[in-house]
Amino acid sequence: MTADGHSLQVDLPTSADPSGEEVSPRPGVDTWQEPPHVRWAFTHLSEVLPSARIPRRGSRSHTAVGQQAGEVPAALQRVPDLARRLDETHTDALLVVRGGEVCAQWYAPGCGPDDLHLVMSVSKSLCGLVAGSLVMDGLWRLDDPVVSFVPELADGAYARATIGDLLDMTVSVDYDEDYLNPRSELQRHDRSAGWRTARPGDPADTPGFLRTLTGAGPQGRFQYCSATTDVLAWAIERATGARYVDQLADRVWSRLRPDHDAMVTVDRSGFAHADGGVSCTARDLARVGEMVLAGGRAPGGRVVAAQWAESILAGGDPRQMVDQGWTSVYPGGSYTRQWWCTGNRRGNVTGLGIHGQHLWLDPQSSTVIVKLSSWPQPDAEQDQRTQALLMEDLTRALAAECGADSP
Ligand SMILES: NCCCCCC(=O)NCCCCCC(=O)O
Repeated sequence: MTADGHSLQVDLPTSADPSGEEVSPRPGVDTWQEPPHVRWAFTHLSEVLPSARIPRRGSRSHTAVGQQAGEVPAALQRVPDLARRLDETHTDALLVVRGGEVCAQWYAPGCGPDDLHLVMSVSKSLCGLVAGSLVMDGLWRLDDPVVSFVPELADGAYARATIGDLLDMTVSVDYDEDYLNPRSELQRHDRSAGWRTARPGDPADTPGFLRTLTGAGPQGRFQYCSATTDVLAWAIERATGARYVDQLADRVWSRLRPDHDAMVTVDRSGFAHADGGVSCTARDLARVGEMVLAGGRAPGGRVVAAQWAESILAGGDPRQMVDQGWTSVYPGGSYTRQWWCTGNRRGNVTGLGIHGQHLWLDPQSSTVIVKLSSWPQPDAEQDQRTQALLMEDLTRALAAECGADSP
């Protein structure tokens, strides 16, 4: 425990730890996603996995830093029991931005405003924005067949899918998104992407893995499938003739005028882990949300068309959401363009990642809330519910404070 009562999940000692206490080993490729390494690994991922830089280029915006680590910001004091709830949900960073200003921020001991943090599947929402940028520039259309860009996929699950299907995850794939089962396709995918040690018979890289996937049933229903985002990134490379990481830098990241470069993990062939591998600071992630709330405009130029940003905020078709965990938390919820829509009365929309990552938008009060966390488990339903309640309480408290508290 630290002096202010926050438990540090991991504190990596050096091998020459003078205390003589048991030395916690540095996480390796097969342990970094597990306790007690989660917090350290999520804030140092480029020291564990091969990674590429997503350069910010151009001039940066400067972020004023007002909050001390561990202090509950004044603007959030009406949220019941906030300090305990931040600790309970393994929060590493909490940041609130409204009108271009940081109105509250909180960091766990050992984490700070300049630290990159893994955002897991919030990376997918970034990929969706790159795809939207290609639509804006006339490089593809939503009804274009995926195989017109990636003919290697003509015999598998994506044979009949369109770019729009990828964006809304309405492709049926034999793919078990089970984060903890070594026999799941998700873990085989991760091994091909270099997130775990490869086993005999595993494909050598992500494109090799994507080529093995077969279809599982009727199309047109939502199926959350991380592979589908990597297919989208592969198609982006083919449509532009450039690496996904460079497209992400040029079309999205650099236009946000972020304070820092971001990073993304890459496989043996250099293919970026578009579905979950991006790390960035909380403040820079909030700029993504600000851009969507601003109708696709960013300080360094337009990222997506206004209509694209409106579609994200409007949400997808809730009728496509069959038997999904998301709708047990948000009954009217949906998914579109690689973003989650709560369907709640405030119209909250979010990028979401396992282990507690949120890029939460409140259109009514033009507020962005970023919460970066290191839950020990990837996606326990109780953790999802606890965190969802916290995000809604934060939103209400902030909205009340700025007079935008319509229900
Ligand atoms: N390939 C490794 C990275 C996988 C990242 C997966 C992730 O962050 N998934 C988010 C799942 C959200 C599920 C929401 C729900 O159904 O309630």
